[in-house]
Amino acid sequence: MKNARYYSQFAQRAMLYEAVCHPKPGLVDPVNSGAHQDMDIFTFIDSSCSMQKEFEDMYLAGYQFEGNDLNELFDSIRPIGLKAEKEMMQSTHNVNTHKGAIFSLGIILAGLGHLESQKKTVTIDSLQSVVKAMTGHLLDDFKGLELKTEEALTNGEKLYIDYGLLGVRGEVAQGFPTVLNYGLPLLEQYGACSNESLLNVLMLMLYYNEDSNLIKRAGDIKILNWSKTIVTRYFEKGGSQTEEGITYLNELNDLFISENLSIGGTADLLIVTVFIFLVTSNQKK
Ligand SMILES: CC(C)(COP(=O)(O)OP(=O)(O)OC[C@H]1O[C@@H](n2cnc3c(N)ncnc32)[C@H](O[C@H]2O[C@H](COP(=O)(O)OP(=O)(O)OP(=O)(O)O)[C@@H](O)[C@H]2O)[C@@H]1O)[C@@H](O)C(=O)NCCC(=O)NCCS
Ligand SMILES: Nc1ncnc2[nH]cnc12
Repeated sequence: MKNARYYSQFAQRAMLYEAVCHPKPGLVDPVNSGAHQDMDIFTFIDSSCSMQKEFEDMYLAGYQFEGNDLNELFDSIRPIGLKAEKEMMQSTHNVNTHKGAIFSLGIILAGLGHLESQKKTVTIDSLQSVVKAMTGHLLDDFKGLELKTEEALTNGEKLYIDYGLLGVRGEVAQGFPTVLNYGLPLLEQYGACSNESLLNVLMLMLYYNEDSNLIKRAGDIKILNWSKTIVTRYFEKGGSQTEEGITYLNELNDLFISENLSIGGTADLLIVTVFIFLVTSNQKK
């Protein structure tokens, strides 16, 4: 049997792999902080190392779950997720580095624990099924938002009210379509995590993702059309395998900094992609 530590260290590695990847438009990397003046690479190292205990607890919650309705498993891990968010915020002096990543990784870890306890093989399909079964009522989060004050609403909730966007909850409740249909197949083609492969996976997912961080920073949902055009141009230039592609990423980083734009939600999806890749590619070992 694989154990909680075995899986949680993949989660930590996935967060660190994403953080060190360079150059990323608007995001923190080891060379600069992108459009995030309040964080740097050390903030990301601290954050990535702050929530190991909660990740293990989420896996164990899944492993020990004995009910039939997996929505109850999800409900049982929400307090652990909140504790992980608290640990993260303490480690970063109150900057949000990994909120979306904690949410997604936590749910997958609980799902992995459940699959292991049921002696089910961990595959992309079994993982997607268990995540969907756990999060069947996740979108109920959006019910009753009108009762919240403006200040109490999260950015994701505001975007749901204004545009019907589902944000990170939609990605999870639909079983990670952006990750499993686009990010992971591309990473599997490369067969390994490298700076080159991860940059291309990030940019490909940017094309498909409705990144609530990007929309908030731009203050305009039309930014999603623009993000598609920059991804297309990036791959036309040959992506991370060409000097032209890398030069373009550096130019985009400058532009994102000057316009205060970021793709934090897509960075979180890169973390999820790397995590699932590490889990599934190490299954047979
Ligand atoms: C469900 C929750 C995660 C809350 O979600 P909600 O959407 O309501 O709240 P947000 O505060 O908007 O956070 C969502 C985070 O998810 C990331 N994200 C955004 N879009 C997507 C997407 N399409 N797919 C996947 N992930 C996405 C995003 O994270 C990145 O953005 C960070 C910075 O964002 P922000 O704090 O807004 O800050 P800045 O613009 O940089 O700052 P300012 O300039 O404004 O100061 C970045 O670092 C990335 O991490 C969003 O942040 C949830 O909180 C919840 O329910 N939690 C309870 C715990 C729980 O239930 N857990 C379940 C078990 S683990
Ligand atoms: N490298 C990064 N920079 C900014 N926000 C992020 N969220 C996740 N990874 C990030």
